[in-house]
Amino acid sequence: MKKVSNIAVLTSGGDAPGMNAAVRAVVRTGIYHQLNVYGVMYGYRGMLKNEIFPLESKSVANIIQRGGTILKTARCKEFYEAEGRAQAYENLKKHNIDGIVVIGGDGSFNGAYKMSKEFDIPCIGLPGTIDKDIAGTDFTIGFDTAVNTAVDAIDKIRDTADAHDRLFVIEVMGRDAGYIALHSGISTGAEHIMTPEHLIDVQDIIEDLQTNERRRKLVNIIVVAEGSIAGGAEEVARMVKTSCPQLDTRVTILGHIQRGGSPTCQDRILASRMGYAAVEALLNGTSNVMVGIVNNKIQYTPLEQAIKAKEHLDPEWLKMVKILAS
Ligand SMILES: Nc1ncnc2c1ncn2[C@@H]1O[C@H](COP(=O)(O)OP(=O)(O)O)[C@@H](O)[C@H]1O
Ligand SMILES: O=P(O)(O)OC[C@H]1O[C@](O)(COP(=O)(O)O)[C@@H](O)[C@@H]1O
Ligand SMILES: [Mg+2]
Repeated sequence: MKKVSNIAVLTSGGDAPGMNAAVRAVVRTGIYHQLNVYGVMYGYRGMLKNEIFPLESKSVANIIQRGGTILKTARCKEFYEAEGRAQAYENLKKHNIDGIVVIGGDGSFNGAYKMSKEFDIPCIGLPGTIDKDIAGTDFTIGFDTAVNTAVDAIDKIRDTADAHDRLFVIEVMGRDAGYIALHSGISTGAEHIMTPEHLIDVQDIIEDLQTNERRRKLVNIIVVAEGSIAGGAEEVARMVKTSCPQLDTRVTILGHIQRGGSPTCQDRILASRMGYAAVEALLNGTSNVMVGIVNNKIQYTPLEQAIKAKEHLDPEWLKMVKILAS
């Protein structure tokens, strides 16, 4: 087993609240074990451009409560190509880096997996995405904060919807994943939830709205994930308006507000535990795994598996939505 001495940490892909808490945990745990810890700016783009800097304990002071990421993040086309990854590896060698912690989503893990195979450098992935669309973990860093931001916003919208007897179609984030829609929808009592995983026919919703009208349900909230099969909120609202012109319908797109803000306690703890476990894994000679939390215990999943497997929404939850909102 090769002993690691110099590790690098980076954040990649879409940012997520709690990434800073994870960076802090990696840096402080690394320093505790007498490792040199480097920060790579702007994800893989910074690796390619050699934007790699030593971090000290005080570099990560006062960040556990901050959204965004002090290391910045980016998406990097060149890293999809073997030449790009080779250039990035050359830069890592300049700093004698012998272990990497990548905080990001499935795309970032894909890049990490390829690099570790090509250059035999241990990589540990931490699931940092508001989408919660990664297998091998019950939660991802940022999901809890994002979903609570959505809940807070939808509650506010319901107040005004109630005052005017309106129907609101509210779009939440999730290009390929419906977890934010499902969790925020259930916890705000949404009448309908539309996700990328399940086809819900807008005609069925329209029928339901017409029935609701008969029994005088005056306020209706439809939560739509941006990648829902039937289309985004604008598209769904257009169809509803055409069939139900009598309903006073409005659209709200929550957008990037869901990616910012101070992480919740749950995200800070999750990120701290995962960052700590990532360094422990590198020290134990474990490589190319993702750190997950399953039943409140740290669990390591091979990166390859974490990338391939997809989390599936439980259809029972959707059935429950209908019953609880009826
Ligand atoms: N298949 C891949 N091969 C190599 N690198 C990849 C691959 N997929 C993604 N990446 C790298 O990871 C970055 C972040 O991926 P992306 O899918 O945008 O975000 P996320 O990690 O949040 O899912 C990409 O910009 C690219 O540099
Ligand atoms: O940063 P962009 O390009 O606006 O990305 C928006 C996408 O990023 C997310 O917020 C998070 O996705 P990733 O974690 O995979 O990057 C999605 O919900 C959303 O579709
Ligand atoms: Mg992704």
